[in-house]
Amino acid sequence: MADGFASREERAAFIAGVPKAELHLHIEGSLEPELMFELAQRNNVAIPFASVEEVRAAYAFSNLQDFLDIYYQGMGVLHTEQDFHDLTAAYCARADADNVRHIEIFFDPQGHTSRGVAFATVIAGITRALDDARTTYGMTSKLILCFLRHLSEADAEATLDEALPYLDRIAGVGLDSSEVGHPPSKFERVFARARGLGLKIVAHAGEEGPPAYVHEALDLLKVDRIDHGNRSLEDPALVRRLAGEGMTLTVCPLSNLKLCVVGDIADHPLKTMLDAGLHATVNSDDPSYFGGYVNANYLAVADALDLSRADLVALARNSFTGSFLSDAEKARHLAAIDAYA
Ligand code: HPA
Ligand SMILES: [Zn+2]
Repeated sequence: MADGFASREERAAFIAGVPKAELHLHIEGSLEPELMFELAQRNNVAIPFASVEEVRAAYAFSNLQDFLDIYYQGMGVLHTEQDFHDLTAAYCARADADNVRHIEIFFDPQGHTSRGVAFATVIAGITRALDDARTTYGMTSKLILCFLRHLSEADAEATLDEALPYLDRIAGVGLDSSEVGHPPSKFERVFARARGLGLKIVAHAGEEGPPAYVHEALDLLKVDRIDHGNRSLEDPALVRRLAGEGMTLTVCPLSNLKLCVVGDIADHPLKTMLDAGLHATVNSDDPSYFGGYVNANYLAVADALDLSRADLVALARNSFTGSFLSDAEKARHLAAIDAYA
């Protein structure tokens, strides 16, 4: 095995032990089938599944849109402040179990306000659980509001208006949902306004969309990070630019496998990205739908690509250097990782 691991178990133990940050996690995508059933019952919402097993069996996707259709249906069970709290608290417990010490999580307010759930309800439930996680686990967090790119820029503008009273709890804005046909350029003005408000900027780009969308995210949205970014590898000049700018990519191996962005985990480009000097990180995206939280994602690529101890340390370091923590907080986490290097 690469670089001094005597066995898979030893590599798994290393992954489990090293402190990590998660930078690409849709909180609605952490809704486990068991909680979906509990909330459906609590809120008297009908769901088209008879059992948890039936729900899991429905999680077979050929592409991003297949998944999104089920994802938006699943979040329909979320109604009250307590629901959003319970969802977020369950995720924080799973992250803590993986020794994830800092989280930067997405939420999709338009997926809720469009169903009549108030923005205030969503943010109150999520932030109460994040505050609890800080107390209980010492876990720090940032919240990122994602605009749904299949909707209009005017809808995104209205959502940013709704967020204005809560900017003390929102670190940044992002762009998610159906990528192809909805390029970053569609949202240039609303992202300019968000930047003017002092918000950090991220965008999903190059998951299914072409390298040109990654260029647009950089040039037009002026992103601080790229979410996914896989298809950047098709454009050598773009790879050189991303590496040169030290741009963080939030890569999601099990998501890529489940959404057929890669045909086989052994073909995942993570090692190629690291070797090209890209600042890649490993994240779970929508763990309940894609079959694993952070450590499962690290382990899947570590096994398939025979990642070395140095690779794994680089990934853990990248997760903090690419975060929106202060330099002092980053330094504290990096010092903790040094014990593993
Ligand atoms: O992986 C994703 N891609 C785009 N939109 C999303 N919304 C939740 N997960 C995703
Ligand atoms: Zn995502």
